[in-house]
Amino acid sequence: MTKQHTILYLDGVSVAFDGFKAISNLSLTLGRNEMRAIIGPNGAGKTTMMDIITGKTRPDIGDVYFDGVHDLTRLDEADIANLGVGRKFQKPTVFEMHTVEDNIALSLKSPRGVFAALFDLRSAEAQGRIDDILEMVRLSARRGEKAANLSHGQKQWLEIGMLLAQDPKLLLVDEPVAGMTDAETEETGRLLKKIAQTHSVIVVEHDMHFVRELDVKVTCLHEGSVLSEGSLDFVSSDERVIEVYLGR
Ligand SMILES: Nc1ncnc2c1ncn2[C@@H]1O[C@H](COP(=O)(O)OP(=O)(O)OP(=O)(O)O)[C@@H](O)[C@H]1O
Repeated sequence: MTKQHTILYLDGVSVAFDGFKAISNLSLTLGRNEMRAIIGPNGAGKTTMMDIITGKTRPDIGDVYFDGVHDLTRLDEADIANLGVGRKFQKPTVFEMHTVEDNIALSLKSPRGVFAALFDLRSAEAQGRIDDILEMVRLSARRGEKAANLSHGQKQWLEIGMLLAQDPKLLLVDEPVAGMTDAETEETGRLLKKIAQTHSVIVVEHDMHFVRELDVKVTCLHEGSVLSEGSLDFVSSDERVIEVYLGR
């Protein structure tokens, strides 16, 4: 895939911490409105890769481009977020004492800020966006409730909704189904697939049943670079992946 056609383009990226190469000559491309699952053993470099994309960690060498034109190695975290890269960490960090609806309102990409978001100075357009997002993450019925009262799975969905409210082009999602029930896991798969119809998504996940449900191209990282890439069937029958990650 040529750079112009990608939402994310990493080429020859390396970063070392105290001489230890956490990312080593990593090359990976993601198409627009593509969802990709990233798998790999502990320490493979998945988190460090996300840190590089979001500007938290600077690579020592290599190219990192967003949307074909933005050199992410020259931008800081705030610039990168503003360009449209949203990240969701594993642990949900919702505003527990605010309602579900206000959590979305507070996250809306809007120049009017927190005051307007909280004190009902919402435009019809903003309210429409909030309603759409609540519908998408299946929390319309809980909109007036404090976020603290949601189940773990619902908090994860709320946080995905808060991410959507920032209107990102690329979502980076770290282990979204850890700790979820089977039913919540299935629902999360449906939600991410819906989101991927209009956004690019990278999902880091260890749950292979969930990865199968996503039904997308898989990249297996190992020692900071790509070990194997392709369909889940292809990657999971790759001897090297079985050796270092899936086991026999
Ligand atoms: N700031 C840092 N300083 C030193 N070493 C680091 C730092 N960040 C990451 N590492 C090391 O780099 C390697 C890659 O770590 P990383 O967290 O990216 O792996 P991961 O694939 O996300 O693992 P996990 O599945 O356990 O989250 C690990 O060996 C880790 O100890």
